[in-house]
Amino acid sequence: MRPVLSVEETLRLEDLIEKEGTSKAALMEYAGEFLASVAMKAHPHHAVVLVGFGNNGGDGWVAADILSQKGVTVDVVSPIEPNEIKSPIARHVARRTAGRDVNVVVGPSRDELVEILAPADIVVDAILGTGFSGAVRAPFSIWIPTLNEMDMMVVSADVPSGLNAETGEVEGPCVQATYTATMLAPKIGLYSGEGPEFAGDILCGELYDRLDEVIDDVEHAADIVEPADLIEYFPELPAHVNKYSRGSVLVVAGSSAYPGAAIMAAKAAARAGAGYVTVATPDPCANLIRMALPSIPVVGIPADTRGAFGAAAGSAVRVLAGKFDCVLCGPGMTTAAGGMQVVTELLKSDVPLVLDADALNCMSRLAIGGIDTTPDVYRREAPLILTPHYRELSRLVGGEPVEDLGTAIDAAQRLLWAAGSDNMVVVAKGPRTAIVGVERVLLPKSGPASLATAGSGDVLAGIIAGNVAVSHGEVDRWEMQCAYSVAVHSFTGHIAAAAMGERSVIATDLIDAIGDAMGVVEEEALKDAGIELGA
Ligand SMILES: NC(=O)C1=CN([C@@H]2O[C@H](COP(=O)(O)OP(=O)(O)OC[C@H]3O[C@@H](n4cnc5c(N)ncnc54)[C@H](OP(=O)(O)O)[C@@H]3O)[C@@H](O)[C@H]2O)[C@@H](O)CC1
Ligand SMILES: Nc1ncnc2c1ncn2[C@@H]1O[C@H](COP(=O)(O)OP(=O)(O)O)[C@@H](O)[C@H]1O
Ligand SMILES: [K+]
Repeated sequence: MRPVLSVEETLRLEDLIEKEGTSKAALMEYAGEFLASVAMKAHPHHAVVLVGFGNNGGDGWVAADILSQKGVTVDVVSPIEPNEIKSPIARHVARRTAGRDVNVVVGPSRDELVEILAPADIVVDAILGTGFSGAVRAPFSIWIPTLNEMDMMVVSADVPSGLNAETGEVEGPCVQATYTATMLAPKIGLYSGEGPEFAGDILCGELYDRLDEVIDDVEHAADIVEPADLIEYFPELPAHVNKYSRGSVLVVAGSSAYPGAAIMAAKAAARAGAGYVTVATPDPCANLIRMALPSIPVVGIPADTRGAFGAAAGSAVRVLAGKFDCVLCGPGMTTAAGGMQVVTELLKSDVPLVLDADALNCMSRLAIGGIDTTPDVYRREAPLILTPHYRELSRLVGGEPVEDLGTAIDAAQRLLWAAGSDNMVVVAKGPRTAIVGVERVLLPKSGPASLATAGSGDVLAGIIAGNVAVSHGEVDRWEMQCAYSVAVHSFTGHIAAAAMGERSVIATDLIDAIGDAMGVVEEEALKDAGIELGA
């Protein structure tokens, strides 16, 4: 697991490290060394280092000095003279570097900057870091577009300049980095909002040799799930299993309008490894689903006049639910009155429950006014996994905007805290999906944009339900099992894109790739853990 920090958490960590005897000035030296080492990977002959007014600039001044000592021709471009820099530690390293073998240019015009950049084979961007917010002001508002237009190899210090390290927002120009050399721990803004578009490859410099001992003394905005972390979470398939002991899933889904959602979710649960999957669906679409899924039993449930769950559906579904290891409810169900009753009844049951799609929309209707006014809606003894995309999540918290990873994590945490339940997990789905539990936020591997296709969420919900059923109710493992499921779903996106072309992927392609995707996740995990396949 690799921690990701907010700006405040980073500042707290710096203070802690200082208390342990390593000053911020020393950290700046290490940050500069790391930055130079990343730049050196490109074997440059000529580097331009763009520095700002603050400590991010300080990192750049140190890197410039080190690069020149390694024989690289270095130009440092600064908005002010080293003596005028306000931060004492940045001023110190700037004056030191300026007295050495680098060429310092202060306040160039746009044309002069173009001339300075043109002969360089790498640019170090140390203009703005965690102290930046808002829209970039002059002269950087001129420097940054000039740099981006020249399409050069760029290493950004800590974060690309112009990116808000906390939110991932970009309000004006922002450096398009090839690499981001981030210090101590990646900042959450690199993964949120527009962060992924600007950061390039993210490399982290630990800077402090006892980082492992102190990093858990500050909170983590999130933890990146690395391949080896998943090693204990592969669904097992011992020789003595039978179809029931492999895990059973009831998929409560579909309507005459949306039978496909039930088909995809059920098939995905079976492909993910559940031994016995059953669909409970409104009577009028039961036959169609039976024809599409010959290997899966389909139970017809009383319907309303529009082919959605009817008035008697709630009690019928609840009786059925007790027989399964996991119930997935929601895909294609609509939010008609019968569906609302189904959700209400399932919440009262003691079976692990995954709520997706329309079941979540039913939840937001049940908790009118948002979670704060009716937190009891979410309270239940048995575990609850919610899988909302941003719009569904926004509805669940009463309409507050959810637009990026940061706001999604905040909204998911509000749901958890208001519900006050320690057996709830929110899988906040988006371009970067976060798994938000009571004690931690996990960032599993993210998939390609080809996952943004109708029905893709139904497939993920099926994969999650399949894995929950196979795990037989070990609640403390569920967050990681959701992380495993999201990783599998991400790889289905890659595999399907390779087979069909990234623009042509449809949700049913993802289902066919689940088996191979589980194989890839396992292979990567073993490789990351240093375990040789076949050994
Ligand atoms: N974390 C760590 O352990 C370590 C951190 N270190 C490094 O320190 C960095 C943080 O340094 P920092 O706090 O000095 O802030 P930084 O990013 O240089 O920006 C401040 C400057 O930006 C300016 N500015 C602000 N908004 C602006 C705007 N809209 N448009 C234009 N300008 C704007 C602001 O101007 P002011 O508002 O004061 O006029 C001020 O001058 C961090 O990212 C990392 O690289 C390492 O050295 C050591 C280990
Ligand atoms: N741009 C993207 N990059 C990667 N994954 C994405 C992107 N957009 C959406 N996804 C993923 O695709 C899935 C879409 O789910 P959802 O919106 O519920 O689809 P549906 O309701 O049509 O089934 C989620 O798992 C989400 O994380
Ligand atoms: K920067």
